[in-house]
Amino acid sequence: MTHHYGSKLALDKMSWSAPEGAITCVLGPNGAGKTTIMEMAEGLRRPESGAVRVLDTDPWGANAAHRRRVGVMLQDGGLPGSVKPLRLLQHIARLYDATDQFPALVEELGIEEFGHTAVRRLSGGQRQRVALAAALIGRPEVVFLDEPSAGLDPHARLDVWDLVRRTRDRGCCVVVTTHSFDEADRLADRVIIVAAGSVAAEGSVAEVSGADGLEDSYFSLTRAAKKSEPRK
Ligand SMILES: Nc1ncnc2c1ncn2[C@@H]1O[C@H](COP(=O)(O)OP(=O)(O)OP(=O)(O)O)[C@@H](O)[C@H]1O
Repeated sequence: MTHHYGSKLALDKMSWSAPEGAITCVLGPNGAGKTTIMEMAEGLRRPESGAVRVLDTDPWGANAAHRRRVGVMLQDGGLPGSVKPLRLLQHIARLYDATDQFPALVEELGIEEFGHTAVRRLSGGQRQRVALAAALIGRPEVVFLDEPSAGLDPHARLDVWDLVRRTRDRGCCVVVTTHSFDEADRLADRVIIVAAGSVAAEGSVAEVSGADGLEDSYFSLTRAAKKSEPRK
């Protein structure tokens, strides 16, 4: 896909795929195009040229039947501030006809302890957990998670990783954007490094890491892309 914002080239023929039953981690510097491409895959933004397919469907204008198969956790949560987490998750579970899954998710993510506090009064990490639960209700076949463990304490991060792995193990296609090498190393089956609107590397963690490790490989790939800027 290619996409401009005004004269700014945000995506420069970016192309990648994410298989089912695997966790694909997308890494890249600020401004590399990660959010733009996620929004396109979620059906929130339409590419200027090129095509995106999720479950063989163009997400732009996709119907309710498609959307219920896809879970989304946005970076800023996208949660209503005045609602209490348990009420919100109950509401979403009813929309998906999935009230049976709701107690397990609440327990796994430790939401009960702050379940009756309005979302706007929660800490960043607590909000992340509610947003993740909301994305996973309804057992989606594909989930897009934008920095799911950002701001979480170490225990909560492990719980989130376990839950993400279990989601993969039931066959889901999981796409995670992250700035954490640790997260990518521990979670990813596949890694995609994006830089300056293009894919700089794609493959298994071992393939992308090479002999130098993921962090070094990331720095050399993203530095090379930075040198070839400015782009129009
Ligand atoms: N609505 C917009 N209007 C103008 N420029 C935009 C807009 N959204 C994104 N951009 C620009 O497009 C480029 C890609 O942005 P994008 O948000 O996709 O990057 P990102 O990889 O998600 O960054 P981050 O890691 O900071 O979340 C950046 O240069 C950004 O400034």
